[in-house]
Amino acid sequence: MTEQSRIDIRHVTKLYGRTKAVNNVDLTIAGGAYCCMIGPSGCGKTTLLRMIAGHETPTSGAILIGGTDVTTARTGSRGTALMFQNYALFPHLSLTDNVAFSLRVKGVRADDRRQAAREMLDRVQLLHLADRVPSELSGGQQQRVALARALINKPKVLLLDEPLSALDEFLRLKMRVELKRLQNDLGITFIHVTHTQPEAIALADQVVVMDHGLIEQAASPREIYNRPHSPYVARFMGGQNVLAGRVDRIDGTTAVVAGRNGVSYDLPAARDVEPGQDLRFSVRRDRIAIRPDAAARNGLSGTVVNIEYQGTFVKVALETGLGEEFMIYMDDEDYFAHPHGVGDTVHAAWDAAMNHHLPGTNDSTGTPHED
Ligand SMILES: Nc1ncnc2c1ncn2[C@@H]1O[C@H](COP(=O)(O)OP(=O)(O)OP(=O)(O)O)[C@@H](O)[C@H]1O
Repeated sequence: MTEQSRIDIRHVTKLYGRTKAVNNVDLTIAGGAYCCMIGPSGCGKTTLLRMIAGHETPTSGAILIGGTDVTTARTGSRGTALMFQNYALFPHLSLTDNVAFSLRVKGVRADDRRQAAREMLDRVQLLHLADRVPSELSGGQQQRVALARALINKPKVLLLDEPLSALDEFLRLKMRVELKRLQNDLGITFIHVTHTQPEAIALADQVVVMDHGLIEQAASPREIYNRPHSPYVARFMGGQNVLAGRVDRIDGTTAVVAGRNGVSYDLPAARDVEPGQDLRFSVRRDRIAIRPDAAARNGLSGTVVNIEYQGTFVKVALETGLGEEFMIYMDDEDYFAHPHGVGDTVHAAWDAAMNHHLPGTNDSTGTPHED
C-alpha cells in the first residue's frame, strides 16, 4: 500500500480571480503517513486538500497519487475519500444505509453492500447502533459514521477537513486517539487539515505549516517545534520567544549576536550568516530560568506584566522594551518557591544551546488573512 498511497504535489498553483490561494507548492507525502496541514484561516490548506480530492483543479502544476498523474482525474477515480467538516449524513437513512450509500450508487448487490457497511461500522465501533438514524447519535458518533462512509470504498488516501472542530474538548481528544488508531490499522495516508497546533503535533508524522498559499515548513512535529524555519513558524506553533539582533562576529561555528537590548547571544551552528547581518532567533519558553542578577549573555531583563497558573507550569509574561512580549514557562514548584508579582523586574537567562537561528524571512504573526 505504501507506494500506492504516496502523494507528490508538483509546482501547484490555484488562482481564484486575482487571489493566489495556493502558490507554487511542492510537497511529497509518504505513503501511509499521517500528514497534518496547519495555518491561519485563508492560507490555502482547504484549497490544497480539495485539489488532492479532485473537487478543484489546479491552475498549474501536477498532483500524483501512487506515481500516477491525477491532476484532472475524476473525484471517484483517484483513490481518495474526503470527510466533510459537517459530516453530510443523510438524516432519513439508517447508519448501515448511510455507510453503504456509495456502494448502492455503484450498483453493488444489497446483501454485499450491507455486509461491507456493517464491517466498516464495526471498525469504528458502531455496529450496535447500525439501525439508528443520525439524529439518534451524539456528535462523536455521527463523526464516526462519516468516517466509516468515507472508508467504505477502500481509499488509498483519506482527506479530513477540520474533522474534530465540531466536537467538544473531551470528545476531540478521544477522537484524536481513534483517528490515529484507525490510520495505523488501515496503513493508508491521512491528510488532516486543522487550525489547532496541539492536534497537529499529537497526530502527525509530517506537519505542513502554510502561510499565504505557501508551504513555510514541512517536517516532523519535533523538527517543527524544536527547529522552526522562520519567525512565523516559531510564533504560529507556539512555545517559543522570537528575538532579533545583528551578527557581531563568528567564533568557530558560533555566531555572536548583539541584541537590541545591549546583551550578546551565542547562536550555535548558525549556518550561512555573516558579520553585520540582521537575523532572528528563537528560544523555547520552557528552557528559561529566572536568576537574581542580570545575565551578561543569553538572557534579558523585563517587567512582569502577567502571570497565569496552568496547573503543571506557570506562564510569566515580561515586557522587555523589545516590542514583542517575552514569555517564560516555569515549573510550578520553581515558581512557587520564589514567586514574582506583576510589576516586578526579573532577569531571565538560558543556555546558549537553546538559541535557534531562524533562517526563514517570514516574520508575520500568524493572524488570519483578509483578502
Ligand atoms: N471558491 C473560491 N472562490 C474564490 N476564492 C476562494 C475560493 N475558495 C477559497 N478562496 C480564497 O482562497 C484563499 C484560501 O482559502 P482556503 O479555504 O483554502 O483557506 P484555508 O486555509 O482552508 O482557510 P480556513 O481555515 O478558513 O478554512 C482565501 O483567500 C479564500 O478566500
